[in-house]
Order: sequence, then C-alpha cells, then structure tokens
Amino acid sequence: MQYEEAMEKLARKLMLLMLASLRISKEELKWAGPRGEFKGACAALHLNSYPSCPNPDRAMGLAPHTDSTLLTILYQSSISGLQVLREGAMWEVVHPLHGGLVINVGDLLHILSNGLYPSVLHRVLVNRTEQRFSIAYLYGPSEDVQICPHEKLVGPSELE
Ligand SMILES: O=C(O)CCC(=O)C(=O)O
Ligand SMILES: [Fe+2]
Repeated sequence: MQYEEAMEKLARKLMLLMLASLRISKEELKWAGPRGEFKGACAALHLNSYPSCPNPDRAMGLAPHTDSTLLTILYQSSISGLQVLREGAMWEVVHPLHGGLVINVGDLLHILSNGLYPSVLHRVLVNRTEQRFSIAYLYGPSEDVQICPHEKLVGPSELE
C-alpha cells in the first residue's frame, strides 16, 4: 500500500513534468484536475518473477510489448533482463541501477502527446543462473477519460 501511494505521487509528478515539457498546463488538460491530482486514476501492480534457465535463448521471459498505460514505473532487482528496442532496430539492455527506477512511456501518453513521447517496445530475457524479480506500477487515467492527441499538439503548425 505504501509502495502504491509513493508510486502514485511520483506518477502524478512525472505526468505534470512531461505535460509541462509539451507546454501543456494542468488547466489545459481537464482530467488532470485543478491541483493535478488525476482523480480516479487507474493503477495496477505487476509482480513479475522470472525463474532462471540454463538456456535463456530457448525460454521466454516477457514477449516484446508496449504498455497500454500513460506511464509505467518499474523497479527491477539487481539482475538484468529488461531490454528496449532502440530506433526500431536494436535490442538494448537496461542495466539495473542501485536504487533506480525505470520509467516506460505507455501507449496512452504516446497518443496524448501525438507521438512526441513514443511508447517503448520492451521485452525481458531470463537469466541463465539467477531468478529475477521486478515490480511494475502501471499508471493510467480514470476509466471514463477518452484519450486523444491534445489539441495543442495537432493542427497546421504540427503538420509543417
Ligand atoms: O520485468 C521487467 O523488467 C518488465 C516488466 C514489464 O514490462 C511489465 O510488467 O509490463
Ligand atoms: Fe511492460
């Protein structure tokens, strides 16, 4: 519970920072609410466990996917395995950093930002000798919110 509360606070803060970077204030996104509280936001925790496998090439950890969230906050233990697809071509390992969290942009933020924050294709390979654990906090809007590109990010100037 404590973990979820801390993650929700962080997710809200990240959302406001990312929106600000797109020059969108909380007043310009109705469902952010007057204090940027993102009322009714939907969240879930994935508790992932990947048993070790002596032959990782022949085992599946997590198949390539994007998260259908606004954003995902990921804690990975000290065992690597997470990879992201770079420039649509190369799988790159996301090395765990002590005390660090990984932020994945999800499909809903991709849509909201009209592609300025692209969602990231990622996968997990199992480790040869050690079991790996991760905790993914999946953050999305309230279920009655319809996501579309923000009006400030569409229009003639964006198409030029
Ligand atoms: O285990 C990981 O590092 C990634 C987990 C993940 O992508 C997910 O739960 O959606
Ligand atoms: Fe994921």
